[in-house]
Amino acid sequence: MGFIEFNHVVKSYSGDVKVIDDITLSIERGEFVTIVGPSGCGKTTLLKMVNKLIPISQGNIYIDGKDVIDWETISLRRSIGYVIQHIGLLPHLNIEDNINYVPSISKRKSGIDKNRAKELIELVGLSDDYLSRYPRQLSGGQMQRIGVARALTADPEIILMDEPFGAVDEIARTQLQHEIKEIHKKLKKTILFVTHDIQEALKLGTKIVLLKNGKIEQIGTQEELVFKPKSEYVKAFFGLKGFQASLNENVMHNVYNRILLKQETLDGIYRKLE
Ligand SMILES: Nc1ncnc2c1ncn2[C@@H]1O[C@H](COP(=O)(O)OP(=O)(O)OP(=O)(O)O)[C@@H](O)[C@H]1O
Repeated sequence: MGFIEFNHVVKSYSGDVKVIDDITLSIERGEFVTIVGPSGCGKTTLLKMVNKLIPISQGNIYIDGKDVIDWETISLRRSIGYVIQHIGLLPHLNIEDNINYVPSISKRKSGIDKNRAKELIELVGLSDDYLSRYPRQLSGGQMQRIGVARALTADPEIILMDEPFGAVDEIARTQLQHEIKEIHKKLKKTILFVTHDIQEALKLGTKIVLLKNGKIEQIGTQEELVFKPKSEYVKAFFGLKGFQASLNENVMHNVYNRILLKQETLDGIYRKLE
């Protein structure tokens, strides 16, 4: 059994419509799983069932062998980091207190390591001068960094991220992607990361899950999804962007770097790969 295991998971909000339709998925400890797919395919729903923000209609999700149903909700949420697009820092608390907020409400105030916030803020690429600032004094990208730091405070094994970099500009987004990749390498957390950005999904995921209408259309590595698409849908979904992301990541040999990417070329490449 994987560290996080989805077993025939179904979610219906109302009536017979299955927003998540029989998903079975096994995630190993330390994997960085990106969940990608068109708007409304069920990405957020899938993620929120892991920390019980949304109840499961049928099936089970196991974390470390234990059904989430059997986890006490609050302790489950405290043991899973959660980062969303607008992270909602508390405006009246400075950054240090925002980072320490969860341990402080867990009545472990005395147990808060003074150096922890400093360590975390540096880990997310900011200097400790920011600890005494207030949220209004930070840019969008900096706030998202604090969101990541806050999610790491309690040293959770799992981090759920829902479009965490969706609202920041392109440059900050690229930097944040780099930071999170480094953090994953260093801390070896298990990360589930929802995005609708194809390049982000391919760049970050050690495993990528493509969802379509609540079902897994294909799951695999960057190379598998881009170069061995299982359906026309997968091909069309990743398309040129998929190739570009792969080239940027130097997954392919240099020869591909010399290919001028046009749709005709892409079709030719698929034919050669078949
Ligand atoms: N609370 C709810 N009640 C009823 N339907 C809902 C609810 N939340 C989501 N849905 C529906 O479930 C489907 C999946 O939504 P979800 O937010 O999981 O998709 P998503 O892939 O994350 O979309 P996006 O990329 O647009 O954020 C959508 O059709 C949505 O309208």
